[in-house]
Amino acid sequence: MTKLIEAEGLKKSYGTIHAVRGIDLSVEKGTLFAFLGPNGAGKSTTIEILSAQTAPDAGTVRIGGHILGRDDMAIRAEIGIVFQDSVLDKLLTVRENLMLRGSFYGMKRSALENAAKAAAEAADVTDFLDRPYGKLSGGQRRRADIARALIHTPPLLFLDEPTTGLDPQTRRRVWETVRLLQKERGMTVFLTTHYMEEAAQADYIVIMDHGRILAGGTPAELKETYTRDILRIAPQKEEALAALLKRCGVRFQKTGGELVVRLKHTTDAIRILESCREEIAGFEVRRGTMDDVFLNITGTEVRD
Ligand SMILES: Nc1ncnc2c1ncn2[C@@H]1O[C@H](COP(=O)(O)OP(=O)(O)OP(=O)(O)O)[C@@H](O)[C@H]1O
Repeated sequence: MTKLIEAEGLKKSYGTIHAVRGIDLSVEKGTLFAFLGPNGAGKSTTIEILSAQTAPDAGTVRIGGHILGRDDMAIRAEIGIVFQDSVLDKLLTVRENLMLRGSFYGMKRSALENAAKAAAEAADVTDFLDRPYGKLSGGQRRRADIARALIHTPPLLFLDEPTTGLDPQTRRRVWETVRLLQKERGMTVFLTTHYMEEAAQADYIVIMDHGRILAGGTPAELKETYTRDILRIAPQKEEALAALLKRCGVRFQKTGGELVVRLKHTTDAIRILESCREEIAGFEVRRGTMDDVFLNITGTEVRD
């Protein structure tokens, strides 16, 4: 696979605040890349650097063969950005906002109209193209924000918390739009999110905190490394089951009337359950989740 983003040794400080403390990362072309971390971890600062909005104090970035600091105009032409806070004009319609944005790229009238139509279709905003942005719902606004970022058909899209603050149904709709862009249009999507069920669908995840990268991998790799599956057994008689497990050398904890075993491998559950079959009233095996991964790596719960 080809790497679209390659960054090495990035650093950025604001006075005494070391927002980014020397990070390396690379993003494969056409993938969905999730960038996670608690509030203040340095994610937005990294995106600002990668998208040529803020100059790093140190480090190098290559985006599609262009070098940051030398080819910034070319880099900006290759990327679309959706910021945490919208930058669209509330009084203008979605179409007018798109046309205005397109004019910054030097498009002529007919090219502008075609680009606005294509961006509107890609971001699923055609139904309300001629309504003022200020009159749209939260989810419609987010999709209009995405349409704006797509006006110059960039191959790379940065999304800084695209679904934060939206209700679950609207969140799903925005998320479907993002997935469609990546899967069917082959865009590379670089996103930050606080929703672990979204991150779990990414091709690759990087977790950062305090300006440093703490872990990276596919969702499956991260779960394998940073979580344990859990076997919860409801006993017939607690003491008898506890004695049996001890005799078999299985370590467990007692919680809420159940015996809980942390598994090294999911399939270890079979052997354990077989060995104490007659003492079991019920059981459940819970796979490690992305929430567990995040908690184990950063030591904090995911926060909105
Ligand atoms: N322009 C700035 N001036 C001063 N400090 C800044 C500036 N931008 C970011 N910071 C600080 O740098 C650190 C990293 O912030 P950043 O916004 O990159 O984190 P983040 O991971 O995106 O957080 P969030 O999830 O809350 O958006 C924070 O301590 C923040 O206060």
